[in-house]
Parts: sequence; C-alpha cells; structure tokens
Amino acid sequence: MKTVFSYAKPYKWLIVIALLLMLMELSVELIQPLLIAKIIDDGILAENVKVIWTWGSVMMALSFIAFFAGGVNSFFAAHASQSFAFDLRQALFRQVQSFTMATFLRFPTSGLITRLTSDITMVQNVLFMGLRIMLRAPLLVVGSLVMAFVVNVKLALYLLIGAPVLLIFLIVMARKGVGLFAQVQKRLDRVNRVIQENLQAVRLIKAYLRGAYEATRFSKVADLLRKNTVTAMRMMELILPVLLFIMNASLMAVLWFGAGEIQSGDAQVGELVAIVNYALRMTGAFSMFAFIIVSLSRAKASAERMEEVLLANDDLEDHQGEISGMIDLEGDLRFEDVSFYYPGKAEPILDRVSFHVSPGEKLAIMGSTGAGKSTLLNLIPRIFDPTDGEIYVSGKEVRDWPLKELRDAIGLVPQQSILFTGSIMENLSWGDTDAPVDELEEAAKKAQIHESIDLFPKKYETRVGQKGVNLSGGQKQRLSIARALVRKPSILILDDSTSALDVKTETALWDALEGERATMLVVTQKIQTAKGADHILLLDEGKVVGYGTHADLMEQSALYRKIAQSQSEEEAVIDVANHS
Ligand SMILES: Nc1ncnc2c1ncn2[C@@H]1O[C@H](COP(=O)(O)OP(=O)(O)OP(=O)(O)O)[C@@H](O)[C@H]1O
Repeated sequence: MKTVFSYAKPYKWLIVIALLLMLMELSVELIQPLLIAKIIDDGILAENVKVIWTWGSVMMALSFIAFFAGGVNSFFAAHASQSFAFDLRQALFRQVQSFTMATFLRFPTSGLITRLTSDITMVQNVLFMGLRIMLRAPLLVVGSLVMAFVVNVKLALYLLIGAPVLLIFLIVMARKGVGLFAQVQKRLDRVNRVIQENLQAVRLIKAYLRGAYEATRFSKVADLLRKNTVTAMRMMELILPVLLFIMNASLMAVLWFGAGEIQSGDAQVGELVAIVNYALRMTGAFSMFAFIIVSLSRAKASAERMEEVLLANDDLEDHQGEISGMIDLEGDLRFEDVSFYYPGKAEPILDRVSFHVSPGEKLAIMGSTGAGKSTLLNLIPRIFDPTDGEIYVSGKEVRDWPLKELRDAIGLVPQQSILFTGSIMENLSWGDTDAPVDELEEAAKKAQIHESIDLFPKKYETRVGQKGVNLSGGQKQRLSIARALVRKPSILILDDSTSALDVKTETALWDALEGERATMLVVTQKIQTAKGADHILLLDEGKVVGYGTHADLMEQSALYRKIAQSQSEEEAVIDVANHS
C-alpha cells in the first residue's frame, strides 16, 4: 500500500485542502443538532421568537458554508485522485517496460493489463471517495458521539452499548474482504486472458469453427468471476443489517432511558432530541461503512497487486561505466561455452555453445524446432543473460557494454512479425526515430518491400494494423526487416524472418543485403539460404553438432545431409508437379 500511495505525495496540498474543506462541512453537520436543541429549549419551549430567528439564521448561513465547502472539496478531490492515477499508471507502465524477460514471464500478460486498468481505477476511486465520504463517515460517527457527550453525558453513554461488538465485527469483515477481493481480481485476470487470446486468434477460431467451444471456455471463467464476486458481495452485504440492528438497539436504549431522565429532570427535551439526531446521523454514517469496507478491501487487494509489479526486482545489471569504445560497424561476435536454462527449468536449452562470427560475416543457424535457435539469438541483445559462459561483441563481454550501446547496435527481426497500429512510415521509423525519410525508403527497397508499398494508394502513409490494411505474412516479414535495417545495425539478426518469402524475392533480398556493413545471423530452415552464408551452425537439443560451410557440413554431418536430402526430394516433387 505504501509504495502505491506514495504516488499521491506530489498532490499532498490538494489532499490537505480537500480534507480541510471536508472537515468544515462535517463541523457544520455536527453543530446543527446542537442548534436545533437550542432553538427547541430556548426558543420554542421558552416562546422566544428572537432566539428562533437568530439561531435559525445561523443555521442557514452554516448550511450555505457547508454547501460551498462540499463543492470545492469535490473539485480538489477529483483533481488529486485523477493526477495520482495518471502518475501511478505511468510508473507501472515504465516499470513493466523496464522488466527483464525473466521478470516479465513471472506475470501473465492479462494480469498486467488488469493491474494497469481495473486495479488503478480501484485505488483512484478510493482516494476520491476517501476525500469525499469515506473519511467523513467515521469522523461523523466519532464527532456525533463526542457532541452527544457534550449535550448530555448520561444519555450519550447509552449510545455506546453496542460499540465493542460493532468494532470487532467491522475488523473481522474488513480482513475477510481483502482476501475475497484479491481472489476476485485474480478471476478478472483470467477473464481478461481468455478475451485477449480470443481477440488475437479470431481468424483461427473461425477457421476451426471453435466459436462455441471458446464461448463455453469464456462462460466458465466468467462464471468463476461471478461466483467469487457474489460470495464477496454477499459477505459484505451482511455488514449493513448488522450495523443497523446494533445502532437501532442503541437508539431504543437512548429513548427508553431518555424518557426517564426527562421525567426526573436530569435531561431536557431539546437534549434528547439532539442526541437522537446525533444517533440518527451515526446510523446514517454507519450505513456507509459497508460500502467503505468493500471499497477499501478492493483497493487494498489492488494496491498489493500493483506493488508486486512496482517492487519486482530486476536482475539485469546495466553496465553504467564509461564507454571505452564503440561497437564496430561490423560487430565481431563470439560465444564461449554459453549455457542457458529458462528460469525455474532443470534442463539446459543451450549447452556449452561456442562459435565465432568475424566482422561482416553471415552465419546461418539451422536446427530442428525447439533446438534453441531463438533462445541463442535472444542472448545477444541481453533479452536474457546466459546462465554460464560469455558472449563477446566487438571484443567486450555483452554485460560490460552499456545496455543502450549494445542494443542500439543490434537489429533484431523476430520470428513473428510484429507491427504497430499506424502508418507504414511510422512503423519503419520505429526502428530509428531520427532516420530521414530517404533512409526509410532505402531500407524498404533493400528489404524488397518498396514496390509493394508503392502499389498502395496512400503508399508510405498507408495504415497498418487494426483499422488499416492487412499485410500478407511475407509483406509483414519484409517490413520488419526494413525496420531493422533502418537502425543501421552492426549485428543484424534474422530469426527465420524470410520463411514466407518466395525464392525469387528471397534471392533479391540476400543480394541487396550483400552490401550491408553488418555481421549477420540468420536462422533458417532452408538449405538454399544456408548455402549463401559464410558459415553454418547446426544446433541439436541446445548443442552445437556442426559448424562450417555447406560443403564442410555435407561431408561431416549426417544430420545436415539428411536435411539437405529431404529438401532436394521436396524440390524434385515440386519440379515434377510443375512439369506434369
Ligand atoms: N519462456 C520459456 N520458458 C521455458 N521454456 C522455453 C521458453 N521459451 C522457449 N522455451 C523452450 O526452449 C526450447 C527452445 O526454444 P527456441 O524457441 O529457442 O527454439 P527454436 O530452435 O527457435 O525453435 P523453432 O525453430 O521452433 O522456433 C523449446 O523447447 C521451448 O519449449
């Protein structure tokens, strides 16, 4: 809670002013029964019209002040709570962005989305309501009690009859509430996860006719959310009747014993009326308690979930020392005995991998699916750090480069092309926001996507992503490659990013990349692509099982020969099909 609410600190003066205004409003409310008592005892019963007019006017003036204070309080409360939520959302977003992959994988995406949306709204509402009514209700209870004692101690004591039971009951309910609402937020995470998966996979779901199946899956998680929320709310709904029962019993005691006190002359009618008035105000305030406990419980659960994110320890150390050199234009890359385990896994995904790529060389990486190719590539820009061994870029261990320097020098094209909503131009300049337009077009030409873009009516201003044109798989791959080229990387990493290209386009792409001053790592399944590389690294179950040129591997590696043979058979079948 502390970390989350520390984001309200910059608005402490707004909060203080809002609280003072709220106290002003509250004081007026508390003084009013006292004035009523005075009007009854000294005005009505004493038949003194002047007293009635004087105190009546004071009451009116005070009501106006309370009205004004309430209005301004709302203004400050809204401003403080909205600004607090804005800052908190920014902080959470930045924190999630700064996560290492290892930390990121600890939180399901849907959970992060819920934290950034519904959880923040929950604490924002609590701050707003806190400044408006939540604090006001308990203060009204305490204030009314104090005022009741000021009016008549004996009568006020009857109001306290139910206090201990009430207090214990409220504490128990508040504790239960936090646990129940934490569960509700978890269920909401799961609902969000199913929604997210469904929206992403909408085409697949249609193609597999899995709409009904997914609807059932959604019903199940939505039903769990409903059940948990109902349980929590039912528990909370107990609060109001119990509170009212206790308060009404206390009120009965006041009236019962109050009548006796008036008859014996120990109390006046006006005093009894004032105390009943305070008791009614306390009851009214208590009726807010159910709502307050629900809101506080939800906000506490939400704050704890956000705190998990804000306090998540990031273990990726950024070398902040002096930059003693720049990564060369064509980065030299060396893996020395690199092993890697995914967090919490017992089996290594990479097992003592060593190889060297000289500046400007092109290394093709091959291996069966799951061999560890993508994992290996992710270690270069330090998406993960190796568990053992070292990786050197331009002669320096990757952990010794400042992270920005290292990542600036790398152009990574992931296996799945990811584009952002916006124009083609915006997607290209995402690679380097300072790159001039002609460089963006140059990159597009090299990536063999310029001609396709030219055919769109709006050319580079064509919108992609949601509500924009849907690019084909191959177009997306080429756009992703162009985006990486815009960075003018020293090391260009293509993770199976040409799989959707036809042979002609791919050949043109490799020809265009020939002139690029970059060391290249290319994951590929195609022997044809590997043949064009200076060296080929063959991975199997995380181990290097072959390294050399195409000719070397044809000679040394049975696995490579098998892949080559299967692909030449495939080509033969295609040839036959084409000629028949
Ligand atoms: N985040 C993760 N946590 C645990 N295991 C993972 C994670 N990501 C990948 N793996 C496992 O690591 C192994 C290697 O995965 P990787 O993606 O590196 O393989 P790959 O050779 O690129 O495969 P493909 O050619 O199919 O893309 C796989 O067995 C995969 O299940």
